[in-house]
Amino acid sequence: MAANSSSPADSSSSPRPHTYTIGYAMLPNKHDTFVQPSFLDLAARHSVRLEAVDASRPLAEQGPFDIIVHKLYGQAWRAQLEAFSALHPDVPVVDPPAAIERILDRFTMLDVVAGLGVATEGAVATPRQVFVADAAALACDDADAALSGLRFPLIAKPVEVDGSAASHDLCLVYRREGLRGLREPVVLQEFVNHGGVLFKVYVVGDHATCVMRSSLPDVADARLHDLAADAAAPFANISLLPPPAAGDVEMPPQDFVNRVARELRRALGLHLINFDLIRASDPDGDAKYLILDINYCPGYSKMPGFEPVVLEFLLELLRNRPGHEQPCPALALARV
Ligand SMILES: Nc1ncnc2c1ncn2[C@@H]1O[C@H](COP(=O)(O)OP(=O)(O)OP(=O)(O)O)[C@@H](O)[C@H]1O
Ligand SMILES: O=P(O)(O)O[C@H]1[C@H](O)[C@@H](O)[C@H](OP(=O)(O)O)[C@@H](OP(=O)(O)O)[C@H]1O
Ligand SMILES: [Mg+2]
Ligand SMILES: [Mg+2]
Repeated sequence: MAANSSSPADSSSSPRPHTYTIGYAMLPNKHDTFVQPSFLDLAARHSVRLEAVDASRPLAEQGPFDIIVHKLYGQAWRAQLEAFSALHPDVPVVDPPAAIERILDRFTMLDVVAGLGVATEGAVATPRQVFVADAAALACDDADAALSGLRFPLIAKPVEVDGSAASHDLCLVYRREGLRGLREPVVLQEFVNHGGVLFKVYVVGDHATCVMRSSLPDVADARLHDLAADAAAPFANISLLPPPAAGDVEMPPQDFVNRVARELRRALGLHLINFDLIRASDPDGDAKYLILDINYCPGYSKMPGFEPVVLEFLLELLRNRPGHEQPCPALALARV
């Protein structure tokens, strides 16, 4: 087990509290919002220090670390983490790269939902979707076969989620002509009317916080047949728009949010995710809520009160490591 070895001799009578080191590896934009001085101060008060990992140097030569938290992409980084884990099997890597990989593909990321208890009970579903490897298939007369019976409007989403701005360039497609020019490989997903309101659920271990965000407005049937209007409309980062007025929207019940969050993160084997939830305006069948998107290690700075929640999660991980002897102080927080 890696432990912090740099503990200078302490001349006072009470033993110096053990300091834990969390190595974090993330792109500068995430780092700037996540690792703010207020978070470093709070962590320091609980004997935790955060240390930036230099991803260009072998991870195994850095540290020692008690936990690694990361959000970087690519095979080279994955190989680094695997080499580190082979050397330090007791140091938690949050989260394991193999589990993250599953949600870096928009076609497979939602597969997990069908197996959740909340889904088998009919409370949650996902939109119908197809994977299109060859956009030419969409331009030909046989496009209906490629669409497997999906109904317009559709949302076109790049398959790969790789942290780039382009991976968030989506397109709302109203009719067939709008499919021309889409860049493959692409996922086509049925757009589901939901009153223009999105619920984003931030999950940190056993803790879930649901916030309301703006979404795309409902699409009326008449819009699909309006040949004078554009056949498709590109969009990106819609959820960064100001949220709707809080009083006008009924939030999903917290018990329900907790349950979906718990089942989802356990099924995925991930601790740090958020997911997008909508309430269908005109549900087809019994499922009222749909999960649209799952993100690994999202922008927690946009989650109200994230700092104590993230710190308590890290402390809990430290407490639960095999063979750890030193008590880590707890923060009092509500749990899922
Ligand atoms: N099937 C759908 N039906 C209705 N609205 C949708 C659907 N898919 C996506 N949206 C809307 O488009 C937004 C962006 O889609 P999505 O979340 O898949 O993209 P993203 O770029 O991965 O977003 P994020 O920034 O959360 O990672 C959603 O938050 C939601 O507002
Ligand atoms: O690094 P990529 O793969 O682009 O991930 C993004 C997620 O997809 C978004 O969901 C995050 O924003 P939200 O916290 O609003 O979901 C967004 O948060 P950020 O912009 O604060 O980092 C990113 O984490
Ligand atoms: Mg999303
Ligand atoms: Mg996403």
